[in-house]
Formats: sequence, structure tokens, C-alpha cells
Amino acid sequence: MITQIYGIISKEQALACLEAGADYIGLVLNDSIKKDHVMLPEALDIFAAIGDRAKKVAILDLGLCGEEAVLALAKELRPDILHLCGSVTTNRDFYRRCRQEMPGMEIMQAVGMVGPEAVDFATAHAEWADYYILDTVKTGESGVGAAGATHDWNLSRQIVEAVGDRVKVILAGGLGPHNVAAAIEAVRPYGVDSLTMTSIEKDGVFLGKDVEKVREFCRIAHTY
Ligand SMILES: O=C(O)c1ccccc1N[C@@H]1O[C@H](COP(=O)(O)O)[C@@H](O)[C@H]1O
Repeated sequence: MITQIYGIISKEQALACLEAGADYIGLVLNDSIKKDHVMLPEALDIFAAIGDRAKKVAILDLGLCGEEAVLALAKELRPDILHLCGSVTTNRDFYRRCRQEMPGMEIMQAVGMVGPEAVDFATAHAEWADYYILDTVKTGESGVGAAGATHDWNLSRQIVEAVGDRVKVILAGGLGPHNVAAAIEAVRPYGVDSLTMTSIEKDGVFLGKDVEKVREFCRIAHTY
């Protein structure tokens, strides 16, 4: 079972999460819901510090970004995995362009777990993406993720059963040390992801990662 840790805003935090057991490290460029984003120079610094010790994952499509801007940013940052969860719609031509212009970069498509239609979406697009990240949608938000809340794991399980032999499925949404074992037992995904429940926030302001919670999250997930 792989672990993906989001909310990385400095190279020190990236290295601490690596040491705590993160297999994939995620960051958000330019804009974010929780203000856990970084700008390009910091992102380049963080990815350089990680090197090949973890998969480097990036969300580039929040805010006003369109497909051209996302591709241009991807060419500069060169993530191992492009995580699509915001304004760039699921578009087969865009996926093709990513593969042609950024060979080797994998695509992680967010699936908003809003209801049974998520299972239909995941089944219909299974040959497009390398990964699905099954994530919660916060009421009133246009993107998928950073909700800090779980969703219906029965639907997630249905997606793993339907496409898990073709797409690597990562479960996200409100996961932390307190519930990751139950989530894995219920869904049996390829990996698990955490932002809010392994972070420090004060009065709704994101302050960084809680490395001991990251360590516990990774320890539990790695027993599977
Ligand atoms: O990390 C963010 O700021 C972010 C912003 C917009 C969409 C998605 C984002 N992050 C992804 O959401 C998951 C789940 O978050 P949580 O654990 O429920 O708070 C996070 O790990 C990222 O994959």
C-alpha cells in the first residue's frame, strides 16, 4: 500500500515527510483552498530536494489555469505525476497532449465522489488515466478535494472492483491515522492520501504538516 502526503510547503517539510514514510509527496501550485500552495520557485526547490526518493505529484490546475497554462507549468516543474482536480476538464485530447509533450509523466485524475455517477465516470474513463484519486467534494467548491471529510466508501470500493486491474486507485478524503485502517479494509485501494488530518491548522489557517501524524498514517498503511 502506497502513501501520498499533501500540503507540502517547504523542502524541510518534504524531507520530514519522506523520513516519516511518505511514498508520494504532493504540492499545489499558485492557488489552493487551504492556502497550502507554493509558487514555482519554491516548488522547484522542494522537488529538487526530494529527487528520486518519492514520486513527486503536483496539482497545477486550480484558480484560473487552463490547459495551455497547465502544460507550460508541467514542463517547467516536471512532476512525476500530474494530479488533475480543478478547472481542466477531463478531455481525451489534453491527456494525449500530456503524453506526447511530457513522456513519462503520469496522470492522476480526481474523481469527485458525489454519488453513484462517480462509478459510471470512473468506468467510462478507465483507459485514460494512470491513477484515479477518489476524493470528497466540498459543498460550494468547484474542484475535487481538500474537503477534510470522508465520503461513501462503498462507492469507492465499487470503483476499485470495476477498474482496479487497469487504473491505480488512491483513496483520499478526510483520511488520517484514526481511520486509515478502516478505510483500507473497506476499499482495498492501491494507495491512501492525506492532507487535512495530518496537518496543523489554527483558526482555519494552514500551518504545515504534523510529522508525527504523517508517520503514524504511513506506518498503519504500510502494514497492508
Ligand atoms: O491540497 C490542496 O490544497 C487541494 C486543493 C484543491 C483540491 C485538492 C487538493 N488536495 C487534494 O485533496 C486531498 C484530500 O484532502 P483531505 O485529506 O480530505 O483534506 C489531498 O490530499 C490532495 O490530494
